[in-house]
Amino acid sequence: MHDTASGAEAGLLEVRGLAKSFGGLRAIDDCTLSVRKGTITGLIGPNGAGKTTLFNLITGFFQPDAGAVRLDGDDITGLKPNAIFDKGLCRTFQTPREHPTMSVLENLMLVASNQTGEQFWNCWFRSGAVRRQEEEIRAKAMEVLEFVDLTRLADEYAGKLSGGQKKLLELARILMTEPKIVLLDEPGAGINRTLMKRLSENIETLREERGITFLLIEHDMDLVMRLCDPVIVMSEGHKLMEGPPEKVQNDPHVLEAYLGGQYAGAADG
Ligand SMILES: Nc1ncnc2c1ncn2[C@@H]1O[C@H](COP(=O)(O)OP(=O)(O)OP(=O)(O)O)[C@@H](O)[C@H]1O
Repeated sequence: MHDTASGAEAGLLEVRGLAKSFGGLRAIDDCTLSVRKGTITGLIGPNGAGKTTLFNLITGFFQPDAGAVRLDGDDITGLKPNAIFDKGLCRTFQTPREHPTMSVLENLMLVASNQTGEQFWNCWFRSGAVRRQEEEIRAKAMEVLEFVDLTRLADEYAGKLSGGQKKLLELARILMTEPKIVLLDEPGAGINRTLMKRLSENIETLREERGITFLLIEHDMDLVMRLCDPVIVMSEGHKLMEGPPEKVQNDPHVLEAYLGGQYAGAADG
């Protein structure tokens, strides 16, 4: 299969010949793909195609057996997750990872304080400069909460939020930094239509107004069709095809990959 994107310019994110096995299973197998700057690129494929493993490799949570990942021309292969995050490649997880016993606001402030290396939470003496910086971080956190419409929950324990609100909080935490590209792992899973609409509007606004690029894994085809262009289809650990959503949706090879996956799943189960 061929890449339908023009492909002439280098992508913001470039994956080349990536491989990762678990025991005898090749979860990622010679995977090459590219995410162009300023796009909301969808990553779809049947269960077990390797999408989450690919995210884990790109973001440094897994080490690849072979291949390379480049961000904006920089080789980031094998760097630790924090180093990759600091370079502007951020992610969310299928299951949100909030700090449940901290407030929503504190969850956001913690991201910024981790980045500046300040020990806000166990400082005995706070200089004026540190205090001013904390105030700036608080103001930024409130601005971000306003953007994702969680202001009224600023003082609520993060653990008490609904599944959908936790997804918005994950996005908010990322917005405390200056990301170049955001990887979203199933942002639509388990959230109601209203929150889903808000989340997709937020993603579009961030792309348009802040120039943030997105790569998102999603099983909800309505969301993919509405939000993503191009769409990359993964199957058996590598890219099967790439194209505009309507083309991908009607491609017989894509249908075959999904049906094949379902048959294999039925045989396993
Ligand atoms: N840590 C691991 N140890 C062993 N096998 C793993 C591990 N992580 C993933 N796998 C296997 O690698 C393959 C790819 O899994 P992965 O979760 O990346 O697929 P996926 O496309 O994200 O699937 P889904 O859509 O169901 O989330 C699967 O066969 C899975 O069982």
